[in-house]
Amino acid sequence: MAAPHPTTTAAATHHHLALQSPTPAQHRAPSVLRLPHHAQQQARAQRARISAPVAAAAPAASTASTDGAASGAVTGKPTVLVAEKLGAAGLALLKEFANVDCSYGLSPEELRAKISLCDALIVRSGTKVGRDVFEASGGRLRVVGRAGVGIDNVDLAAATEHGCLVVNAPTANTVAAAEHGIALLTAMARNISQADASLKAGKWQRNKYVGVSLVGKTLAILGFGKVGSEVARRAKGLGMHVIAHDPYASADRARAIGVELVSMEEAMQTADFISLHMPLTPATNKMLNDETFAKMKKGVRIINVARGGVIDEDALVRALDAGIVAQAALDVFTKEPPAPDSKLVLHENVTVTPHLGASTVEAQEGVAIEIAEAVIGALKGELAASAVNAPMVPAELAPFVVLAEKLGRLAVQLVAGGGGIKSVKVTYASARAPDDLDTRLLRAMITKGLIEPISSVFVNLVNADFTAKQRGVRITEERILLDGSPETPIDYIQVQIANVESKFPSAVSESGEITVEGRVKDGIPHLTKVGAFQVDVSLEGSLILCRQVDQPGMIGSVGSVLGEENVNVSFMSVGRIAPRKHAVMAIGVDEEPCKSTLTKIGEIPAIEEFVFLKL
Ligand SMILES: NC(=O)C1=CN([C@@H]2O[C@H](COP(=O)(O)OP(=O)(O)OC[C@H]3O[C@@H](n4cnc5c(N)ncnc54)[C@H](O)[C@@H]3O)[C@@H](O)[C@H]2O)C=CC1
Ligand SMILES: O=C(O)C(=O)COP(=O)(O)O
Repeated sequence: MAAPHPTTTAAATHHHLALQSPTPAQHRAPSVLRLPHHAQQQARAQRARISAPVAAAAPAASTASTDGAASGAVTGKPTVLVAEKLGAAGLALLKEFANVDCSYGLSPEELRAKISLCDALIVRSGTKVGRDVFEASGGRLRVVGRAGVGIDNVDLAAATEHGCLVVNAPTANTVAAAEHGIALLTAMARNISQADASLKAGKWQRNKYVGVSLVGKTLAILGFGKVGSEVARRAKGLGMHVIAHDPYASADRARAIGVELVSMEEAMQTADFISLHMPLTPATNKMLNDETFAKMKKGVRIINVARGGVIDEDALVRALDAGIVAQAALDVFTKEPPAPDSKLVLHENVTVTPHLGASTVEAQEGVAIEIAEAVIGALKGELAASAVNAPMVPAELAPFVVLAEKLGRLAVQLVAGGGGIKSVKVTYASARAPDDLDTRLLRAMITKGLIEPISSVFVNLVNADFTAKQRGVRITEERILLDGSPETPIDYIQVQIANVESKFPSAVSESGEITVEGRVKDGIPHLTKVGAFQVDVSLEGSLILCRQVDQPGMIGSVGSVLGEENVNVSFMSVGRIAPRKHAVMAIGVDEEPCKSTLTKIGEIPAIEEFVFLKL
């Protein structure tokens, strides 16, 4: 009664790293990152920074109304809910892969009602994806795609707790946002919108709408990221003197564009124009407030195409009324749409647009394609380049990810009773400098291996740390810095579980922890140490560990029991401390032996302990 081993293979096409889909909880298989050899080499050569995979959605039968399918639900395909208008090219890509439900303008109640039927959700800035949405999804929602940059409308903590990956489209609307910033800057300086409204109202007010020149004026850019840098380039083209404040930007990058990085104080004191380009975070919330306005040069002009929340809007109205701020040009508001009687919007010195920064034909097509590819990739289990709430890792770590999960899975199965784990130590031996080795993905996969066999929780990269913490498992990491070439990211990984008994006492090291250690050889993970015993078995299929008296004929005895039961042995390795004393034999098997076969192995006289482990 040989049962198939639980590992299934995800085909990896091109050089994509594919993570196999977890099937529904009751017959869940372990996630395995599979990488064909040629792909490993390419991946190594590429050293592309790509983000960690998230377990793919299990496409369940869809009952949502879809326009991707000819007649409603299509079984077997994932369902993607597109909740805000998305460019046609992106929709076409999505429809090739999924049932696509385009439902724009849903109320929060309608969104909550639909979401439990969806594997992925795509939004722009107009949909709030709060904790209530993740809770209402009942665990089905695996990916939220933000078709744009700012993810302040998505509750990332709730997404992470629910194991849901959040991806965005970080590049396709950069130029559109920068161009809109420049459009607002110039329109504000020359009173374009006010003069336009005046003329349309039948007035001819040439003296009222005298503007200010830009050439030679100082523009301070707050937030020197993608959009900020593009605004800087364009403003320099207009002859402005551009400075920037960004605590995280590199001075070299700024210098290359001819921009000087300055302190916030200096930016406030010297700028004639201030343009905002930072994300909305707790740290940037109301960054411009009464105190900062008081430090600004009288008559300063402010442009905001970032997020409304970075300005205290009441303070801005006060600063406008006091003449500290001469004019403001705003594309974004704390509450969108703002109240019709908003003093700020109606202020005569304020120019407004309804969050149009990303709204060009070109940007919307680009964003739609960018997000469709990211969501499809994530649903397939590929590594998503724009994951917001999962660790970023180099592709070269892919085989170590497989090793990490398998070591976790082995270690936990060696614990007697299968529970009560409190303290796990992971050691990475590497010639890489610690800064050059991001282990978050590895830690997540070890956690997945440790927790999934003993619980009903589904662990993925997104929720691993949270799940470990919630279960009271403390995972500490240690580095051993080796001499040698840093070409290989890791020499070996060791996983130790402290303060537990083992059902295979030989797995307990001299210092008292269950210890397993592994390496990657030719792209394949190997188990290389159990307790104090050196072994060498490729971690594929399942594993039998036996402790025996080291004597001739042992391999034959165990091999023939397995052979009689038609269990195929893929490899054997014997590790011993000294000849003719005790040895540990590791036997890889393709099929799971039945109980009677395992009993027969246990009855071989020289076998002192043994354990069967699923990988
Ligand atoms: N109005 C619109 O339609 C659009 C708005 N945006 C918004 O523009 C903003 C920037 O987008 P990107 O340039 O793509 O992002 P980015 O991530 O490339 O740049 C943001 C920069 O802000 C910096 N920053 C963070 N905290 C800061 C602080 N306290 N002070 C100064 N700088 C700080 C970061 O170091 C980073 O360099 C985001 O808020 C985004 O949502 C982006 C596209 C369209
Ligand atoms: O990308 C961003 O951050 C934006 O603000 C664009 O928002 P939108 O997609 O136009 O709702």
